[in-house]
Amino acid sequence: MIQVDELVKRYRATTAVAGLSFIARPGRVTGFLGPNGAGKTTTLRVLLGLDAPTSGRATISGVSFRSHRRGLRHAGALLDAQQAHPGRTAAVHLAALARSNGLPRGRVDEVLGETGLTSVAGRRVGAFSLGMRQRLGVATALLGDPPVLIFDEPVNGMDPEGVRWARSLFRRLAAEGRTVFLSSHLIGEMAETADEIVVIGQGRLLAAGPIQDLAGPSGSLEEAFFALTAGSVDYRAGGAR
Ligand SMILES: Nc1ncnc2c1ncn2[C@@H]1O[C@H](COP(=O)(O)OP(=O)(O)OP(=O)(O)O)[C@@H](O)[C@H]1O
Repeated sequence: MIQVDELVKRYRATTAVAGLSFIARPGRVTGFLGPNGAGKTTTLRVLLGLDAPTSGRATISGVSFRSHRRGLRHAGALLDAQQAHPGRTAAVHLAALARSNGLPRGRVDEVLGETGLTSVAGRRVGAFSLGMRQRLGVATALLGDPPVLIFDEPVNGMDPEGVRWARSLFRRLAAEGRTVFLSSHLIGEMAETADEIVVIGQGRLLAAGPIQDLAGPSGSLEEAFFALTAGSVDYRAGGAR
């Protein structure tokens, strides 16, 4: 379970997250939506202990990520597909992470197989396409077989086959009882994949609940998203507000 409670994060004059609370539950794919600058990445960074909150709490399975010793066994995340060192092969990258997290070496081959990267395991990450790097990021998140998985724009750069694969992977991970938390701008993709949606704007919660409830009678999540965020879009083309 992911729990965000009255979370505030300020960077000098900017309030990136302004008292945000929501829950993402086990067995569900929860989509995290919001316009540019809404505070999604900041929330994920605090959740993963990469930034400290100004106030409030963000916990994974009841504890802050930093205070958890089990690292990749506790939660897996794909935040930035460029994280792996370009000079390392995919297998070496994953093996190093497995070693430092006390995970069995056999997990490396398993996650390479799961993400379709077995045939390129010996290739340097620097030669990978964006879609392949995304798959490697997913492989990294899965390495510790964690109960909570967090993905930021996971299908960015993936081809249609990759998008379909990722969608079924997320659904299966949730069916196994894991908490799957997906941040993305791709509303259509969310409509296909998510059970629950959390929508934020200007660092605040705008709506949260089952996707059918949010989409309303029209069934269009996109329409619902535009209606919800109409007052909190910071960056709009053409200068109109
Ligand atoms: N390190 C930082 N220093 C100063 N301001 C920051 C920092 N990180 C984020 N911000 C600001 O906080 C606000 C929220 O940014 P954030 O990246 O969390 O939004 P987002 O919802 O992920 O946006 P996008 O959809 O464009 O990725 C923005 O106004 C951003 O400029």
